[in-house]
Amino acid sequence: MTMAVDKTTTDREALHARLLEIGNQRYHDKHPFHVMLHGGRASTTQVRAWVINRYYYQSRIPMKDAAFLSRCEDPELRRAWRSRIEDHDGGLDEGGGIRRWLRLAEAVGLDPQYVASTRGVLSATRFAVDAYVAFVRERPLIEAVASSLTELFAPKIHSERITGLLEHYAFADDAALAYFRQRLNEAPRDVEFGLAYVLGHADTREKQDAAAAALTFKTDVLWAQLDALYFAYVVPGRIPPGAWDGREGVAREPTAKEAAE
Ligand SMILES: O=C(O)c1cc(C(=O)O)c2c(n1)C(=O)C(=O)c1cc(C(=O)O)[nH]c1-2
Repeated sequence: MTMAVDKTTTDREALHARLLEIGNQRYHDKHPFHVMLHGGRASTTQVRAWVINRYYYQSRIPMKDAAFLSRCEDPELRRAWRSRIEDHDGGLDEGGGIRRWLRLAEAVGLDPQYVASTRGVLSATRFAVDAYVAFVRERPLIEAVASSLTELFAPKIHSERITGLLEHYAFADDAALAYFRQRLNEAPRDVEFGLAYVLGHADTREKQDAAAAALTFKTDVLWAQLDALYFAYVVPGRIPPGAWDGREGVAREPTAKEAAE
């Protein structure tokens, strides 16, 4: 007796496996800058450069989600998506993820106003992040959702980061790292919805390929930011003109413990 195989189920499973494999191969947890950062081998200046540049990514996430919402005709989809903006922007008084990121900036000895100004952000960081916002604004909705699915892999990197930073850096404590702990609560909900949406809507080979390509594009957006950071702040003498010089916006000198790290 031959068993009838539900083609839709196998297609969904195959696409799911394909998306996971893209993360396995290409997610930025494997980038040498992250390996250095999480292993305690980043200098105070390198940690600060990462906080300054990564702020730009954080600042654009709610803008890309607003661009996404502005294109959704389906109220169900808007209702499910809008919590992403609330996560990052938060309420009028308490703020959200962006404010938590600025607490991290303060903890590493930076003036949060300088970080929020985005002066000194590497041009390559801007180009990569702006390309993500444009992608979500312009591409079919299924690709826009698929591009958010790097978050499938984010809880693992956030856990590794919390452990690594607490172990190796004097600035790290629960208040400084609140951003990452909070994401551990938020990301699984977002990704559960996003994954179900993509698997449910990718009903042709073309759409499956487009979803995989969107996720691949997004891994490039993340990887390119770290390449730029590595070249500017790890390779000696390579800070590009106009980028943070290691001094502007510094609110305090490294403590003796930090200087010894
Ligand atoms: O620390 C990280 O490595 C990391 C990665 C990603 C990601 O995979 O895009 C996000 C985040 N963090 C994050 O904190 C976050 O809020 C977030 C939103 C999104 C998105 O594409 O909508 N990605 C990410």
